[in-house]
Order: sequence, then structure tokens, then C-alpha cells
Amino acid sequence: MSFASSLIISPNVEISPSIFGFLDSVRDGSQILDSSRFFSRNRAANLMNKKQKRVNHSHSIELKYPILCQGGYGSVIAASMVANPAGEMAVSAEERVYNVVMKQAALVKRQLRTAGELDVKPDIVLPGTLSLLNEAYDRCGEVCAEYAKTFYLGTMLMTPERQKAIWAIYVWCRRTDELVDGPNASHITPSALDRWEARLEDLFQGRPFDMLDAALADTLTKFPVDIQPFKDMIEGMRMDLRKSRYKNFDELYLYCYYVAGTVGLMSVPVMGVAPDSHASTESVYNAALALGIANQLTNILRDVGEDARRGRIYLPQDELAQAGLSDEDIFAGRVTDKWRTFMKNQIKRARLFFDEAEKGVLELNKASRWPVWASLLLYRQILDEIEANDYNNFTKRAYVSKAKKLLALPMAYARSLLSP
Ligand SMILES: CC(C)=CCC/C(C)=C/CC/C(C)=C/CC/C(C)=C/[C@@H]1[C@@H](COP(=O)(O)OP(=O)(O)O)[C@]1(C)CC/C=C(\C)CC/C=C(\C)CCC=C(C)C
Ligand SMILES: [Mn+2]
Repeated sequence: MSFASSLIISPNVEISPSIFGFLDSVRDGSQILDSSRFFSRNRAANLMNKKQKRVNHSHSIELKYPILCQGGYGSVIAASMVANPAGEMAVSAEERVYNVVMKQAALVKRQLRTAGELDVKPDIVLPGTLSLLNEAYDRCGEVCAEYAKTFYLGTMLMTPERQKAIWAIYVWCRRTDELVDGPNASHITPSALDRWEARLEDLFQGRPFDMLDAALADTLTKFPVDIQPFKDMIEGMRMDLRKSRYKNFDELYLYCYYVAGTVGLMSVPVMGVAPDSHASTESVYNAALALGIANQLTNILRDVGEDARRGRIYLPQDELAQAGLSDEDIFAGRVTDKWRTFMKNQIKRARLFFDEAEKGVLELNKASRWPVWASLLLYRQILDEIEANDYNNFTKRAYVSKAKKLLALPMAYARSLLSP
């Protein structure tokens, strides 16, 4: 991606007067994320395993995302409630995220009941706005094509309404990511993120700030997309500003949910569930969440060296220690047997999340499955490439060749024809 194109989509939140100048219209609405509902202890379930075992939830809840045990990863039971140093019981990231998933699923079900069928609502168009909106959506499509070509191609089978909506969501996510990853990242402060969130709230209330926001505001009138995953993605960016180490997988899981699991939750209401699917809405959302987590874990494993050069280590510190590794080993970038063993386990875990995601793709509307399969197959191949590089993710970038990318498209298409 070129620096220039990155600037074009860079959100115009006030980050530094010297760069963008002061923008009166971006209100300083430091909305505080309502996290109280996250911490409800009444709900817990197993996201990654259909058995969903529940035991006395005031003390311990069995969850089964793949965590490290002596012999590697597996379907290991982990307590979701852990005592913090003060001896208080804290709720695990998995449980917090599960609450969001349940809320999203409930929202879609409610809309299904009231609308009869989850489909596109009619446009209410003021004279002149339609062409502006079309322009806005076209621009979203261009940005998407420039940043994520294969995925963009995959959206070609979707209905025009769904396609445009996914592009608009993509652009909002990309702009949010640009805030902390783009050329102006060093100027981003928590209050700039607060302003970006205030702008999000405005957009959800039908007051978009610019053309690209207007496309998303229009999408919201057509699909039952909730604000929570969007707010949570911004929360992930806040997390990136304040921390560069993750104590354990629970912390890393929450980060992965914020920056990528949220994408799954935003996309499903647009992509739609197949009319002949018998899967529960919750299970489809769980799969969507799993794909986001799998993608982000893969992204992290691919970029270990690059992140370390920025002083960041997105790997569970306790698992590194168990493997006999320290931050210094990562900064030194030596591929040792200890590192290979550690990486094998991390890759195994990421693949478990991809496996979980696969179950849900079949349940999506047929026309929406292609881009999802394409993204799943392509991202999962990055793990194969890390193995092919003999786990040197310090100085070698695991990269899926153009030929393999092209091959993934017909493969994804063939899979999208399979019925649930
Ligand atoms: C069909 C489809 C894939 C739709 C998703 C479209 C969409 C809205 C994508 C937004 C992606 C985005 C810009 C996220 C911002 C945060 C971020 C950058 C996350 C990383 C993406 C990879 O990007 P990249 O390699 O460019 O990363 P760098 O910034 O360069 O480091 C992520 C790794 C996460 C992306 C997560 C997804 C694409 C989740 C996809 C899940 C679904 C679409 C749900 C599918 C449904 C079922 C039932 C499985
Ligand atoms: Mn990024």
C-alpha cells in the first residue's frame, strides 16, 4: 500500500494540529464504553466446543479455547473465572466476548421476528443523495480493492446491497486500523480515539462526518448491525496504545477479539445466514468470531520479528516462559529448537480456531461464502508458509505467492457450493 493512498483513507480525526488542523466538527464526546454488561457473571459457555459444559458459575466455569498444557494444546478445560492478585474473582476474556456474541445473535433474531425476513430495507432517498451515496460506496469499493484484492474479488458474487455494505464496513475497519498502524500512528492519543468513537456514535445516529462514514450510515439503515463490535474495535486500538505485552492467552484472546473477532460480528448481519441452515444464530456468530481470532493469531505469528522491532510482543508471556524463552530471545531473533517447539504449539492453536470457523461458513448465505472461504484459505496458508520457513518469522516474512492466491479463489468458490 502506498503512503499516499494510506493518507487518503486516514480518518480525519484531530490527531495533531500540525498534521490535520483542528476540526471543530469532531466533537469531544469521550464516550465511555459500557463495560458493565461484559462483566455479568450470569453467562458463560464454551465458545470452542459444542459440549458447552457449565458448572457452578459463581466459582468456576469450564471453557475450552485451546490453551497450553504440559504436552501442547488441545481441547483443554480452563477456568474462566480466575482470582486476581487481590483475591477477587475476575471474568475471563472468553466469557466477556461470549456475552457480546449472545447480544449480537439476539439482535439479529429480534430483527428477523419483526421484519419477517432479514433482508434489505427500502431506501428512503432525498433528491440528490442517491448519487452521492453511490459515489461513497464506489470509493469504499476502490479502497477495498486496493487493500484487499482477493477479498474484493470474492465479494463479486454477493448481491449489490450486501457487497456495498461489506465494503463500507471494511473501510471503517481499515481507517480505524490506520489510526494506530498508519503513517500518523505516532500522533494518535487516547483522546483522538475518543473522538473517533464520538464520530462513530454520530454515524450510528444518522449523522455521518464524511462520505465514507455516510456509506456506513446508509448500510446501518439496511442491515441489523450493532454498534458494540465497532466500539470494541476502537477499544482494541486503545489497548495497542497502552500495552505491548500479554501475560497469558486470556489477555491475548481479548485483544484478538477486539481487533479482529469484531470484524466477524460486524459482517454476519450483512452476509446473512442461509435460509436452509439449521444452525443456531449463536453458533454462526461463534464461527465468525473464531475466524477473526484465527486470522489475528496468524497475523501475529507472521509478524513476530516486525512487531519485536517496534518493541511489541503479542505472544503469551507465560507460555514463552514455559517454553524456556524470554523477551530477549525474541529481540535476538534466534530460531532455536525451543522456538520451533513454541511456534508449533502456537500454530496448532491458530489452526483449531480455523477449524471452528469452517463449521460456520457453510451456514452463511451461499453468495456470501466465497469471500469468507477465500479469506480463510489464504490466511490459513500463512501458517503453512511459517512452517516452510522453518519457523523463522523474525527475518523472513511468510508470504502466500500470487499463484497460490489465485488458486485459492476457485477452491474457495468450489467450497462455497457445498450445502450445510
Ligand atoms: C468476507 C469477509 C472476509 C469480510 C470481512 C470484511 C471486513 C470488514 C474486513 C475488515 C478487516 C480489517 C481492515 C480489520 C481491521 C483490523 C485488522 C487490520 C485486522 C487484521 C486483518 C488482516 O489484515 P492485514 O493482513 O491487512 O493486517 P495488517 O493491518 O496489514 O497487519 C485481520 C487479521 C483480521 C481480519 C478479520 C477478518 C477478515 C474476520 C473475518 C470473519 C468473517 C468475515 C466472518 C465470517 C463468518 C463465518 C460464519 C465464519
Ligand atoms: Mn494493521
